[in-house]
Amino acid sequence: MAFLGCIADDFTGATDLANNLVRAGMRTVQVIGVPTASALAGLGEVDAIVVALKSRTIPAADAVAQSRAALAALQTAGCKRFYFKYCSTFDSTPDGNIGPVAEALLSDLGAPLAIAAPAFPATGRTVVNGELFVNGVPLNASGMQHHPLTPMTDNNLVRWLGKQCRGDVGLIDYETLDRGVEAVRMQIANLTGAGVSLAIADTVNDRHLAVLGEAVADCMLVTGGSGVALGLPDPWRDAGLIELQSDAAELGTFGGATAVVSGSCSARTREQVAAFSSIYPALALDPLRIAEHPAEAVDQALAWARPKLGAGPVLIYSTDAPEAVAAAQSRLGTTEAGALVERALAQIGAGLVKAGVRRLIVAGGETSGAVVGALGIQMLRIGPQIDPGVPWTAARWSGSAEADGAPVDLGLALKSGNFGEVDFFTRAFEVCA
Ligand SMILES: Nc1ncnc2c1ncn2[C@@H]1O[C@H](COP(=O)(O)OP(=O)(O)O)[C@@H](O)[C@H]1O
Ligand SMILES: O=C(O)[C@@H](O)C(=O)COP(=O)(O)O
Repeated sequence: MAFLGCIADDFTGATDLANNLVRAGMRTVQVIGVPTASALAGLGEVDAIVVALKSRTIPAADAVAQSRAALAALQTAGCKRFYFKYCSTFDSTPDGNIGPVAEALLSDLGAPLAIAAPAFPATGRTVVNGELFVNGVPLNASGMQHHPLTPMTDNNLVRWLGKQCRGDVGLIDYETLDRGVEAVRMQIANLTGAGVSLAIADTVNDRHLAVLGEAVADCMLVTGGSGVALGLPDPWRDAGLIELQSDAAELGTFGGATAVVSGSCSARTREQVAAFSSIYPALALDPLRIAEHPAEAVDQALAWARPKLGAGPVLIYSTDAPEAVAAAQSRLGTTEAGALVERALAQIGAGLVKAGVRRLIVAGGETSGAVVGALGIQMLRIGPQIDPGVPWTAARWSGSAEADGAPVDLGLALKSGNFGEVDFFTRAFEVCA
């Protein structure tokens, strides 16, 4: 019976969290979409279940409904603690979805307060006095102000989350964290007494993650990025609630061709696309052309890729600069541009796998959700880490015509837009053969 039930608002975020739990010693599986209680019952011996939703940018009421349904399934499966995972760059809008989902989960669990701890110092995300920084740069000057769907125009998370919430939002500042576990617990008690239900937690370094983890180990709900998950397993083990295992499982080998599909437009992904394109074949997609002739755009991309497969990795991308994204959005509409690019990349990802790709990198959280959905994958096993926040995962894919349609193993790396070193797209294939 799993001890920890997690709900992640996108797919790259889910693998990021699962990766940190596995690396901390918890046996973890990632399931795709709201699970049935019976599907969870069949998972066998696991310590944590991560439910990957695609709820970050859907209407808040839908995100709340899906998250509550996932929570109910995890409760039925016997989980004792719960974790709501969102982005380390707090990707959301003034309407949601972090606040509404967190408040609904607190209410269903009958819990008074949860921390909101997005920081992940290993990937350069820190929170100081409630303000989020990416590698020392304020969030709203880091490139995230140009995000196609969730432009982050304010780095004060107390203010930003406050706009999304019915209740009050508080702060656990870094000086309190420096004073240690008891000081944090006292601050949580004070905030709870004052009627606060969500508290942004400062985090400057890994020690703060450990202090936070120990301070909230008894809380029913933790919300945050994946960083704070690193601080939770040890206190749970020390309290005799779980046993910790050795590191991530080996995934074995996959054979077959390799490819990258990228729909992320983050500054980091743009660097990674440029680095890959200087070595291997890469094809750029134009959203306006996709809008005019969607089927042809997909067919042509696959026709371009097929003869190259096997000779080294190929990349197909819609990744573009903020001005180009804004131009496409003003012609097509923001939501429509995102959805049609996601649909095309999903069909291309599935088409590449049908054509023999067995290790596929997908860049972008929404894009990953679309590709994994098109492949009909239900579950991911977590394997070796490529860079902080991004592991290789293994999936069983049932759409194959090979071996009488028997499922084949597929290596998938779902890369957050902001994660990974510049050479990620090439080096990843050396980590997992
Ligand atoms: N050239 C483009 N013009 C407009 N929107 C785009 C373009 N390329 C990608 N998109 C959309 O931008 C969004 C990127 O989000 P996502 O995949 O989550 O990336 P990230 O991980 O960087 O947030 C997706 O909805 C995608 O379809
Ligand atoms: O916490 C993070 O930064 C990631 O786990 C994450 O949520 C990724 O989201 P995208 O940047 O949209 O891929």
